[in-house]
Amino acid sequence: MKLGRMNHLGYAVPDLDAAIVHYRDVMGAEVVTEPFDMEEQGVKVCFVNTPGYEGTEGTQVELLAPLSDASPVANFIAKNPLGGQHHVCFEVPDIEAARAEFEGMGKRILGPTRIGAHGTPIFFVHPKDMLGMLTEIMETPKEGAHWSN
Ligand SMILES: CC[C@@H](C(=O)O)C(=O)SCCNC(=O)CCNC(=O)[C@H](O)C(C)(C)COP(=O)(O)OP(=O)(O)OC[C@H]1O[C@@H](n2cnc3c(N)ncnc32)[C@H](O)[C@@H]1OP(=O)(O)O
Ligand SMILES: [Co+2]
Repeated sequence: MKLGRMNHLGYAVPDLDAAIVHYRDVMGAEVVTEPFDMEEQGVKVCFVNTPGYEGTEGTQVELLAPLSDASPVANFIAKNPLGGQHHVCFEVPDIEAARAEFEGMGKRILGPTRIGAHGTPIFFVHPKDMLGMLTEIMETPKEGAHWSN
């Protein structure tokens, strides 16, 4: 498996604006996108980066709020009303090769490969097959991120 760096942590929240204020004003994060809707994924999204220090890199956090009760994060928020860690996203060099490898290991892939918020293909692996962690696999952007807003 060619599995690369962690791209982002997905953090489901009930109130996106309040979460942005928290990350910006309490955690010192940089808000790197305006909040935007990804209708086809059922979520409203905002990316924030922790700042890093003394030459270290910060970390990207994807704040996610449900757009409707049919959203894939709606049940999660119902069970975790304060919000919480929803998924982790790792990069790979070749999304189709990665998908074939996960399928070959008998891991349940959730839905089709689709274009994610960074403009590259993604798929999700079921948390019950990943030690309880919903896992997003994302092809590395070729030239930085292409935000979907
Ligand atoms: C912004 C775009 C994109 C990007 O580019 O970054 C995104 O990140 S979109 C993020 C949102 N999209 C998704 O999450 C798509 C994949 N998710 C799903 O298909 C579903 O959410 C799910 C994982 C199948 C869960 O569906 P749900 O209807 O909520 O099922 P259950 O509530 O019945 O859960 C079954 C079982 O799994 C446990 N569970 C559910 N979600 C998680 C989670 N996030 N992390 C860990 N475990 C989770 C849940 O507790 C149930 O367990 P049991 O109670 O033991 O049965
Ligand atoms: Co994500």
